[in-house]
Amino acid sequence: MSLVIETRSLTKSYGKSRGVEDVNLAVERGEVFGFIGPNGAGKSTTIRTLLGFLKPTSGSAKVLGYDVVEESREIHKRIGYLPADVSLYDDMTAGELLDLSARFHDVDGSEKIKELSSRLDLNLSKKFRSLSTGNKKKVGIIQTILHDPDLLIFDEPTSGLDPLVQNTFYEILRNEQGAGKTVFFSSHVLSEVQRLCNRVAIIREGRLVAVEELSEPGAAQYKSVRVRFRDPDVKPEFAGANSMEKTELGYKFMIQGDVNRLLGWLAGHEVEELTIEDPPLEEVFLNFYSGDDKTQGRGV
Ligand SMILES: Nc1ncnc2c1ncn2[C@@H]1O[C@H](COP(=O)(O)OP(=O)(O)OP(=O)(O)O)[C@@H](O)[C@H]1O
Repeated sequence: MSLVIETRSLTKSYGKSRGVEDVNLAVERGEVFGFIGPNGAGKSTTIRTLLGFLKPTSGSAKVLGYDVVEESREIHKRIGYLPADVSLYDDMTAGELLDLSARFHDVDGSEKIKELSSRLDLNLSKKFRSLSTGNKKKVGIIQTILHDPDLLIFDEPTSGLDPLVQNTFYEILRNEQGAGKTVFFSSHVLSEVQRLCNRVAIIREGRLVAVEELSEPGAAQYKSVRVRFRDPDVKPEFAGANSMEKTELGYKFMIQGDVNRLLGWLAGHEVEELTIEDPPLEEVFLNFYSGDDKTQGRGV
């Protein structure tokens, strides 16, 4: 069985309000699969349905070959899941909670707990209640991979983590992928999705709008640029600029690849204001990747 996650016309509505509609996903063994979209798009709803915490209104889904409605217990035994908000027994220390998880899964986790807590800089002797949001998330991350599951599902794993810890988390993910694990994670953060994923699904207003292959993770570095020149007659006629727009505050465009070429070009002009940042996810994927209707392609 090469499909680790498979949904068919998966639909979940919350009474009258939309959750997700007609979602078709196919995640293969060994992939790092990103699931991105704006707030309220339906990422958590999809994930919670895959775990059997929510019952589909219609359609179906399988995880590791098990039906999410009929066989969710089998799924829970075999996967690691990190919810968006980690809440565990407040009165236990981080170390006690992780020992408990290891015992629950009947594994000796002591070495792994020691190694991962030191890599993530987590103090195991503190009560869960007293930990910061980021440190609670670290407990959740260790708990997710402790029992060596074949599939890891993370709901916004890096929100609340500082940049150094985020990098450690990326290394941990790469190790897991190297060990043959499948990773499915939701995110708002374009740069991490580009760095880590083989494929990415974009969800918007409850519907999948694209599934894209990132053949070389990390290769496509898109940046959104806003620039205002001192001389209002100067135009950014820069060869690598895409999606150029003139705004009240100057020009806005996107570039792909090395920013140094742009900086070299800008150095020949008098710049009053400049910002270079990660563009909104949808803009990148819809402008650059989606020429045709990719929802008909592989995996959707
Ligand atoms: N328990 C609920 N009752 C009613 N509507 C809900 C419930 N949970 C989610 N929704 C609605 O379902 C839609 C999808 O929400 P969901 O939490 O899945 O989005 P998300 O992509 O995970 O968002 P975020 O990035 O903000 O976490 C939203 O319109 C939300 O308001």
